[in-house]
Amino acid sequence: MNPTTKRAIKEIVVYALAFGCSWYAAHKLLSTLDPYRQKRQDTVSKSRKRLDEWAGEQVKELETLELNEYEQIVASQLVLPSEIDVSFDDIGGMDEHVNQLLQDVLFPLKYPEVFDTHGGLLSCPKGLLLYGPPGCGKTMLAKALAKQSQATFINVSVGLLTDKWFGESNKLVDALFTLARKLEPTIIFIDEIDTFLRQRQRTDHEAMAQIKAEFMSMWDGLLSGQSRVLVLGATNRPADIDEAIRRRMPKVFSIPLPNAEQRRKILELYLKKVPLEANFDWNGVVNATAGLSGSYIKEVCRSALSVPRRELFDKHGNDLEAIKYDIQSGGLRSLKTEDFYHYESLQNVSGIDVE
Ligand SMILES: Nc1ncnc2c1ncn2[C@@H]1O[C@H](COP(=O)(O)OP(=O)(O)OP(=O)(O)O)[C@@H](O)[C@H]1O
Repeated sequence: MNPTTKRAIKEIVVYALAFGCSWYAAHKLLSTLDPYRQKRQDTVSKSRKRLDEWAGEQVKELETLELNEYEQIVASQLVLPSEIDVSFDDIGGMDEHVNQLLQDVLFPLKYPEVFDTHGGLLSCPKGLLLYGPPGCGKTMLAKALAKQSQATFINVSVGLLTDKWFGESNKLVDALFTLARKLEPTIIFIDEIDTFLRQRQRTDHEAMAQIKAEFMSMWDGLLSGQSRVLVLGATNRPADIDEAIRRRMPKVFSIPLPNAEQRRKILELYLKKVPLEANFDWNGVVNATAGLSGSYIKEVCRSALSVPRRELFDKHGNDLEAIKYDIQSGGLRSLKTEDFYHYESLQNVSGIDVE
C-alpha cells in the first residue's frame, strides 16, 4: 500500500469516528433536552400494535394509512369493537333513546349513501351530547352505539391531550381529528366533556384556552366537510359546557333518572337469570327503587341476592365445595320481595331510609 492510500484510509477512519462521536453526542443531547422522548416512543409502538389489532377486527388494510407521530399517539386511545361488552340489548328502559339513536345517528353514520341527500340535512350530526345524572347509562349508550355501528371508537383521555409529557397539545388535538377522518366512520367520545370544554373563565390557563380554540376550529373543519366523524360528549353538568361547544352539538339527549316503567325494565334485565318466588311483588320493588339510577338498581339486585347467598354460608360455614354443589344444583333459594327491603339492599346503596 502506497503512503497516499494509507493516509487516505487513515483520514476516512478518523472522519468516520468523528462522525460517530458527534452523532452519539447529538443524540444524547436531544434526549436530555426532550426527556419525554422515550415515553412518546413507547406510546407510539403500543399504538402501532393497537392499530394492527384494529385493522384486523375491521378487516381493513393499514399499509395505505400514513400516520404522523401525533396521530400514532392518539391511536393509543382506540377502543376495539371486541373490547366493548355492551350492546343496546343490555340497556334497560331506553327503547325510545335507542330508537332515536339508531335513526338519527347510527344509520346515517353507517350508510351515508342512503342519507347524504336533501342538502345534507338527513346526514349524521357532527356533535351529540348525552346529559343526565350519574349512573343512568350515558356511557353504556355511547359504547353500544360504537359496537353496533362498528364505527371506530376513540375514547379521548383529556389527560393525554393536555399531558405535558407529550407536549404540543395543539398538534395532538389536530391529530385527534385527522386520525378520526382517516379511520372514519369514527365516534370521538369525550366523557365528562364539561371538565375539558367548560365555560371560559378568567382564571383559565392560556394553554387550555388554546387547546379549546384548536378543538373548535378542527371541529368546524368537520362541519363544513363531508366527514363521517361524530363528537359524542357525556356530562352530568350540561350548563358548565362552553356555549360555543354547545352550539356545535345540535343533537342533545337527556338521560334522566329512570321512571317506574324504566325501573321495571332495568330490574327485569338484571333479574332475568334469577329465580324469583311465585308471588314476587314487582310493583313493590319498582316503587322502592324510586329515585335510583340504573347503576344503583343493579347494586340493589346484587345486594338482594346476597341475602340467600349468606344463608348458604350460614348453612355450610365456609365449605366451598358444599356451597358450589348447592348453587349448581339449584339450592340457592328463589329471591323474595323482602330481600329487596333488606337493610343492606336499599339503605346501603342509596341512603334511602327503609325503616
Ligand atoms: N338503563 C340501564 N340499563 C342497564 N344498566 C344500567 C342502566 N343505566 C345504568 N346501568 C348500569 O350502571 C352502570 C353505569 O352506567 P354508565 O356508566 O353508563 O352511567 P353514566 O350515565 O355514564 O354515569 P357517569 O355520569 O357517572 O359516567 C352501567 O355499567 C350499568 O351496569
